Amino acid sequence: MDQDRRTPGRGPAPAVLPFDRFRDHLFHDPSLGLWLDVSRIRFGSDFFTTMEPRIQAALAEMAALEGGSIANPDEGRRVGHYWLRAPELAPEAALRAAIEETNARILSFAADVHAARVRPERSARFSRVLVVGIGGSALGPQFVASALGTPADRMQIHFFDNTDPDGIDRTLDAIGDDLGATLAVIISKSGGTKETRNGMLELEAAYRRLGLSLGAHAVAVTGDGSELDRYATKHGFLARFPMWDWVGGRTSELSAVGLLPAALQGLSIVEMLQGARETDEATRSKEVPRNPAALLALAWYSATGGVGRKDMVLLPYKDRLELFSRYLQQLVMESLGKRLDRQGKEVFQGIAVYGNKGSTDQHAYVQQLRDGLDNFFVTFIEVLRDRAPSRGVLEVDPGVTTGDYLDGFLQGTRKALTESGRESITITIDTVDARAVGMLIALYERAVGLYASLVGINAYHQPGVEAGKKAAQEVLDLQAKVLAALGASAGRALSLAEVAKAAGTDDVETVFWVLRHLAANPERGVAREVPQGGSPFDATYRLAR
Ligand SMILES: O=P(O)(O)OC[C@H]1O[C@H](O)[C@H](O)[C@@H](O)[C@@H]1O
Repeated sequence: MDQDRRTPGRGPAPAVLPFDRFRDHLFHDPSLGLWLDVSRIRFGSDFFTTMEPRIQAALAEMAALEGGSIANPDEGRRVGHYWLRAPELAPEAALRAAIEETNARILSFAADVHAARVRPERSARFSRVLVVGIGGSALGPQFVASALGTPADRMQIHFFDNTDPDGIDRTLDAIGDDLGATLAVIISKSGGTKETRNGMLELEAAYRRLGLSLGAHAVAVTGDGSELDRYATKHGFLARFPMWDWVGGRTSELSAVGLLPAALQGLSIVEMLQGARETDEATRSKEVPRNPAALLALAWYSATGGVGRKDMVLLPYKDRLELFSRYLQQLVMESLGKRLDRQGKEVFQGIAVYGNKGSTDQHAYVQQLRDGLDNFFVTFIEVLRDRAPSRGVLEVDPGVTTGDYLDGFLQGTRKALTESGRESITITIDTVDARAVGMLIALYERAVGLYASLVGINAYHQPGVEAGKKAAQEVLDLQAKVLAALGASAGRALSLAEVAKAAGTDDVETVFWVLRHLAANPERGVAREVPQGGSPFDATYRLAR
């Protein structure tokens, strides 16, 4: 039997879709400036009726979550990112006051920095921002900076989003002589993430080389009392902004995590919050055809069978939205990628997300989308406004502009995919501005939450990410023993097996990896010698200093 026919309300692949289907399913909200077309997902005519009780249950769960229920029971936490843009909805007056006070403080701090009332140790004013963070503490600010940033911004922004020393050096080189005029924004909800801590220590060393202190150039965004919070207090950071336990990292862009960097850049955080707030209002609707987040969640359900059978390929035809798919990778995959459902049954859920931008990606992998494995659905994002009107019109062919080409390529690819039976969704927005960015973030936050309810999983925890961190710590602990073993050998070269034995481990493979890495970095002082004609496993190692 055709796999698609096993999914409730699943329709056949029509060769040519009638205009009526497009017209009947097209969502449009003129005040939001949002269109959503799900007509090229192959749901059958009874799909929405069949799913109605389940989507109503999902909407009811979402209403309870917004009302302050413990929506993340595993961590015993409430889920409050919707309150960030509607503080009056916060279940307690103290929470509302905390949100309002923080947003006001972000604006006044940014104004003080811009007016040089808050100044660096030696330079006249701060001219650059360096965000140090990872995951939810970097992806949102990176997406927003790339969507809205211009060379005319109040401050240019840079990122340390990894513990890659070469990446850190490259960013410091880009900042160059301006490091003394750079404001570091260290972001970590938990305050204990090693990549972020390492980036901060590298930065501290870089300031020190200039005779400057990190504290006089840094602010922290973190949970109250965290390791980072204590460090910031001890080292006299310029300011500290809160990160609350009821805001998840992947839904934190509209908290201080995203608002502070954006405000420092000079972007309109008020408009971003407004776009999200209005989208939240629209996506609370119980009328599914009027609710774009419910339509999206149901379209995903139809396309993936509710079991992640298909990947989500994001194709915004707009350079400014190129990082949206990277941002959504965390939001969607960390929220939906779960082994267990809420009853504890093994389900191995998830939807894989990838994509960059059109038409660029048409010249990379669209060949496979059109002709190869049918294991995906595309989400096109169309932006109606081509460019700032002040830039004028250039015809590259008679009556045709570069923007017409971009739109033509989007429509052409959408059509070509339909012809080969591939499914797609299209989101259309007017323009990429702060309001639209807030809208897109809020739209996907809610769609992910509703989809998680439809498939019965907790979208707000991430039990799987700890395993890799723990295993990494074990490698570093073993490395210390390896170095101690080499140090104790009094300059005598040791074989791999001898090092492992002296380090007290049977895990020879990890010892091999550790030694290979150390020996490749001469400044670490581990010399490696491979005998003539021998294999890498015959190498011996000793401390070279
Ligand atoms: O903000 P932090 O506490 O430093 O966390 C950064 C990231 O770390 C973990 O890997 C989590 O899975 C992410 O959800 C989080 O965004």
